[in-house]
Amino acid sequence: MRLSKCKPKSPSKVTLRLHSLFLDSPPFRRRLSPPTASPTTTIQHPTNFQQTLNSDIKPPFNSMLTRRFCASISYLNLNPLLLTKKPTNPLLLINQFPTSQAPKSISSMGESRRPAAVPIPSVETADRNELYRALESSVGSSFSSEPLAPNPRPLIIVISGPSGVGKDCLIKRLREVRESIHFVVTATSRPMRAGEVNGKDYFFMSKQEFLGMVENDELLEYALVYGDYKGIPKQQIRDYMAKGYDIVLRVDIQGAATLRRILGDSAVFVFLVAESESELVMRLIDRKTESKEALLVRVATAREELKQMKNFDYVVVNAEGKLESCVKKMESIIDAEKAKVSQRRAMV
Ligand SMILES: Nc1ncnc2c1ncn2[C@@H]1O[C@H](COP(=O)(O)OP(=O)(O)OP(=O)(O)O)[C@@H](O)[C@H]1O
Repeated sequence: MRLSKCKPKSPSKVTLRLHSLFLDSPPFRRRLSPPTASPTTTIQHPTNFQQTLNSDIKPPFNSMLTRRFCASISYLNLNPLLLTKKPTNPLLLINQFPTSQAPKSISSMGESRRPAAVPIPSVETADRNELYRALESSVGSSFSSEPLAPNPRPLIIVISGPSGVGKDCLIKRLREVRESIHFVVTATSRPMRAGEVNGKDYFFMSKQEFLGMVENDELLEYALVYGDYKGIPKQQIRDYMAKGYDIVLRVDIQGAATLRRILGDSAVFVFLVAESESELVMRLIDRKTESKEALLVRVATAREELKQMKNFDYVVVNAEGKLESCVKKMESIIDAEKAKVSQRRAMV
């Protein structure tokens, strides 16, 4: 009968103990034993008995419950039961014995009902393959060669940091050492400069075309920078993620804040810093790309930007002359992210 038809003495909760399990269909008529432990589970009564067993009884028993089997089960606060499941019937059928006849455990069932146990050979003397097969037959199913770890998902990595800290240098090197990275080419309404290549440095377009992309929601994020629009095309990210690439986005601190609002925790946010403020200023001076006014703006802005570090997932130091170790740190972050049990699921 079904569990719902049983009459437990306890009004609502029933504790079950699984003593041992049998495959009950020839040619597999054998005992799956010995159990490593006697799993016990408490269920509400009446309840979906199979669901409770499948979720509460731990491997190796739970995988066996999908097969046709007999199990010796006792209600700790009721009376012992014999369980049978037919492969075509999703419901577990429970035969309730009168208490006087009920088996307390498998040992109290007649010897004639007990299928032959599979002997596991001695680990000292047995052949490796023999032992493997015996273990396989004892747990009741073949050992799978499928990978145990899930396939890592492509990442979206947002790299940001104060001006002159070395973002471009880091990304350039990272792309050299790691082929599976796609650096997103930004769309811009700025006119192309001499030496620049369309599709490599930027996707150059008119203001009208750019605003058309905004209208059609084709940009993940965009900003007006010194009178020119710059934005991140969504389709490019989708295309490369579909091919398994990790996506690297290089944005200023404000852009990172916007992306955090859009992507939340689905992307990895890395804050790049120099080892000290004075080193950062020296690096900007040495680059010789800024006027003295622009230099002043950049160093003042950098001070403010450093306060935003707390909104990032990782901070990476790009110390003077140590670009390689900075690249290695970035690689470690990517590797660690890919080894996470619960991986980020970036969607754009
Ligand atoms: N580890 C390092 N040691 C010494 N110099 C470095 C290091 N990393 C980068 N640089 C130098 O610092 C300068 C700034 O680097 P880069 O242009 O990559 O910075 P950035 O963060 O992209 O700047 P911006 O945001 O202004 O574009 C460059 O001259 C670069 O060669």
